[in-house]
Amino acid sequence: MFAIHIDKDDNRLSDICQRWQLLPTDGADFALLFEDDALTLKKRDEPKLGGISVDFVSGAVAHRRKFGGGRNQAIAKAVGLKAGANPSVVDGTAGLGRDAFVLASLGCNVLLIERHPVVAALLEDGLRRAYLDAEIGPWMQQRMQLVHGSSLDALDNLQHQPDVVYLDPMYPHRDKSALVKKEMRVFQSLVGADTDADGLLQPALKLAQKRVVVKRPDYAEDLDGIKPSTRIETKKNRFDVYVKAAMG
Ligand SMILES: C[S@@+](CC[C@H](N)C(=O)[O-])C[C@H]1O[C@@H](n2cnc3c(N)ncnc32)[C@H](O)[C@@H]1O
Repeated sequence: MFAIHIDKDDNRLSDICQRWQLLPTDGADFALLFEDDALTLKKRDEPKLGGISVDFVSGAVAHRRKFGGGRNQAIAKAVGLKAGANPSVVDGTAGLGRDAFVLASLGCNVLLIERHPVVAALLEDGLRRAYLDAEIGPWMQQRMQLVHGSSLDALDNLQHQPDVVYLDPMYPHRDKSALVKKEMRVFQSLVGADTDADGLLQPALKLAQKRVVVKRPDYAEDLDGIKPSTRIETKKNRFDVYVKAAMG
């Protein structure tokens, strides 16, 4: 069980601990609290880093939805979005759901799989608020669903085969200080490096009907040492695309 500091008088937080099997612990490294109805994570020994919550309705991801370049974005090309083609996606490393949200806002149905209970709790809370929003709620309810579990097992046990499996495991960061945004530092210290990520490629390749897309920092080696069919480069990242079949 993951230890978390909460205000035990707040029933919403006690319920969240029960639901996600978190262990309420005074003085734990991380705290969960509600800020403006948003479940928020804080690193207690670094209060200046600010909190993390998932907000699809306003803020950075909402801005990107409106002004972020739509289907011309590298991630959209990598996944194979074309006029009239909205591939179904399993995001096997959901994190804070940002990439999944970009794809869903462009029309894809996305199943998000996240194994870390605190990240899953933040994500579910972000989805809860987004589902209630008058503008994005209706299509969010249809297109974004969360599953809690490890993709190392879940990819083998899914009932449906998506067109695309998308993977963005946490890569050990070279730069610990200035360049990593404050918010990302809290997230990284919670989740750590996903050192077992190589094991995701084969189940992903088995499950996807059309392709597997792996997001990597530009300096990272190929996932599981396997060379992709093609790469789409951005400023700091690249999308490695393993093609199984044409998008059609
Ligand atoms: C770099 S983050 C993903 C960020 C995400 N693409 C976004 O846009 O917000 C990686 C996430 O994958 C999760 N993860 C890593 N391995 C996993 C696995 N085998 N099953 C499920 N989740 C996993 C980690 O807990 C972490 O939250």
